[in-house]
Amino acid sequence: MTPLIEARGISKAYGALKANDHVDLRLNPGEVHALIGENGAGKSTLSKILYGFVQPDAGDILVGGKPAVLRTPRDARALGVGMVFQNFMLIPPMSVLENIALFLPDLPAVVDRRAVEQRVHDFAKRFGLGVDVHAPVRQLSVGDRQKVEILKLLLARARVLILDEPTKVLAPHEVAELFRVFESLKAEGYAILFITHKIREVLACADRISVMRHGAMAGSFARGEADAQKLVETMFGEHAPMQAAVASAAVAPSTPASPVLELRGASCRATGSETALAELDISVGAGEIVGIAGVSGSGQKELGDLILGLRPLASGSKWLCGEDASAWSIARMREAGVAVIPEDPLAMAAFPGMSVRENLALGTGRRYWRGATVDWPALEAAMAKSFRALSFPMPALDLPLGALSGGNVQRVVVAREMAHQPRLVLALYPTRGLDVRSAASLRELLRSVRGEGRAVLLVSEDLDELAELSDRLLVLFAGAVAGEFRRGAWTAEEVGLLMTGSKEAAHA
Ligand SMILES: Nc1ncnc2c1ncn2[C@@H]1O[C@H](COP(=O)(O)OP(=O)(O)OP(=O)(O)O)[C@@H](O)[C@H]1O
Repeated sequence: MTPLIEARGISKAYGALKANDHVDLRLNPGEVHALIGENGAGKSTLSKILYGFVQPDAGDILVGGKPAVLRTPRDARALGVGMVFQNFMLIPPMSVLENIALFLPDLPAVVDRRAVEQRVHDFAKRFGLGVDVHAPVRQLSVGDRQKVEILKLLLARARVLILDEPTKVLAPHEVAELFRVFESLKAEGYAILFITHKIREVLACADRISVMRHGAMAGSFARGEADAQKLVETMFGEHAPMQAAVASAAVAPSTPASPVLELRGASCRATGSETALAELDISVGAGEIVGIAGVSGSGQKELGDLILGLRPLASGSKWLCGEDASAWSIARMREAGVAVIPEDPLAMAAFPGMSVRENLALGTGRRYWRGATVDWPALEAAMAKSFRALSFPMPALDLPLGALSGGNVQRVVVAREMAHQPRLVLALYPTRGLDVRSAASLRELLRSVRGEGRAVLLVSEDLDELAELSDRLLVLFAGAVAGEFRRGAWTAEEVGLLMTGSKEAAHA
């Protein structure tokens, strides 16, 4: 079978670092091809090369069996290759239809809206990608935005769809929906390159699985030849400790002591597309992990902002270790020992243009200031210790943070935030973008934070992660607590219904 697209001997170096090292990859029609590998293995680099976004130093790309020169994404699109990036490329105030129309390769001077709309409807129906085409994109859920991105590519006549960690931001039911879209695309001969860190997803939907390691292709397997153990070993090496990638047994917590964080009837108003928070009563005790489940946009970000002091309370109060912290600024909250792993580190807690070292210093307050200068050796020593505790490799400190892979940026923020024995860890989707081993180390660390009598508020859409870690689970829906459960007293189905507002509030 002639592959729709093929990479032969692709190499790309950044200085001494070989991001891609003689990589081969074939994407056949009617195939979901998963691309996996640890953080920084070179997956995004390869996919950007296939999309003409990054130029390789050596190697060939063949499209439909013919050598192709992809100098820009426009060249790739003209040959039927499309890509959905981790950060969607949509224009929020414009409607779905306008976003799609703007991307059409043969965009005429005057767009026949009716004809475009008809085509969008046809594609949406064929592939299960229904969205309200007249809604402004900013009003859409993350899952619907992703559908728009896929529709854009299909209408632009892409036959190869590259999706860089598309499930990272999706709730479980949206992941299932995306896999159904994959099925219908496959049936019509499209090829999908699916980048992910979740082995379970790979085993659920891929026909072929290629594994990258240190920039090279470490193995490629048909689905029937692969299992979780084999994939993890190929990703991390023969002697990868499997238990690191697999949930370790949950430790029953001792009875939580005094509350570290308390929200009492906390409400806050919303503007624009934000979610208002309604009368939240949430407490997180010392030695306790409280999980917050919810589909994105249910108020998680607003809750994080409220706790951090980035958003004022409209009514109710907020307490930290028994002190009324309702009016505290973020600086004061952090000084008091609140660490945060934010939802979107690059937007909220890190600067891509600054070096890794400077980013590590951010948010550490005046801890490392000695007079008018920063004590860099002390800072570096503390951070190196934190990286070690997490078993994360320490990145080159002089690199601009923006040159790191997505997962490595997440590792930097996590290591920085965990470096100073926080009293409360506010962890918003903390393992998003982390490879299985890094995610397991982080979960282990959160458990040890609990074991040391500190507190964790864990916001996640990953029900397995929540089940593994949470001593209590709260479900957030439309800015209110829709249900509260003790460890082990909930099922995924029950929580799923509450998350989507399909069931009335429950308390166990
Ligand atoms: N523009 C750049 N400048 C310098 N180094 C870069 C650049 N782009 C990528 N790299 C490096 O290349 C390596 C591979 O990065 P890449 O983003 O391809 O990894 P990845 O497998 O997608 O990782 P992740 O799972 O963390 O997203 C990383 O070490 C990264 O720091």
